[in-house]
Amino acid sequence: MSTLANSSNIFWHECPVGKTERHKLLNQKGCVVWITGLSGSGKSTLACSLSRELHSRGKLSYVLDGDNLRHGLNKGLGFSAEDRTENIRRVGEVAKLFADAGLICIASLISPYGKDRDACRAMLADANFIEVFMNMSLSLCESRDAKGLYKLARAGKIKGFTGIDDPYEPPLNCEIEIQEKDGVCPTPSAMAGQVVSYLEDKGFLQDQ
Ligand SMILES: Nc1ncnc2c1ncn2[C@@H]1O[C@H](COP(=O)(O)OS(=O)(=O)O)[C@@H](OP(=O)(O)O)[C@H]1O
Ligand SMILES: Nc1ncnc2c1ncn2[C@@H]1O[C@H](COP(=O)(O)OP(=O)(O)O)[C@@H](O)[C@H]1O
Repeated sequence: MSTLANSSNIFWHECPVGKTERHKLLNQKGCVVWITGLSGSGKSTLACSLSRELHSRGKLSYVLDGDNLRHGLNKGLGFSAEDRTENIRRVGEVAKLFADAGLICIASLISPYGKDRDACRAMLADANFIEVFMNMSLSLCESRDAKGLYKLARAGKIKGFTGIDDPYEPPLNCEIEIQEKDGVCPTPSAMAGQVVSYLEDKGFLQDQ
């Protein structure tokens, strides 16, 4: 019998301490803030600024950053469509656990494919998945080139780089869009403020 067949003999074990109790303890509601956008669009900057702002308000959050997770949980995954799908799936599952724990989980990954993001959305109650689109032009992202990767991609030294020779599918159904105006991007604290306002309006920053 294969290992896969054995995996059907597993059962869900319910724990007596539930989500509502955790929410009460933390005075907040768990959710996933999923930040998607091109490399250099400001995903990590927003994630950190948002986490800092929430912390200063006494709210517990945790950042799952694509780049960082590729050093551990997702070590060994590359950038083929299949590997990106598996990367997003794993982070979606981890983010779901953090949200269930009562945290405001901030996931920042390029997550270029709509179907992969939608699969993560489907793991949670719809309202608990807040998709934030960093709607920055390729030219702005490329001009930043903080890690020199666009330069390498343009020179053909990195193949399959998102936005250059690999696709990015903009969200069709995002909750929040962060946009540049006339080539100018909002400050990190203004971007974080936009997300905090949304979380506040939707009642995530209190337990009921
Ligand atoms: N081919 C290619 N395409 C895109 N990005 C690349 C590539 N190779 C390396 N990098 C670096 O990996 C970071 C993106 O990792 P993610 O896990 O967020 O990517 S994905 O969601 O699986 O598409 C990305 O980080 P960010 O710049 O923070 O987005 C890059 O630093
Ligand atoms: N709102 C912003 N205003 C000014 N510079 C920014 C802003 N957001 C990001 N940056 C800068 O752009 C570069 C890329 O940002 P980063 O957050 O690393 O993007 P990503 O995580 O999407 O790759 C960094 O040097 C960062 O300091």
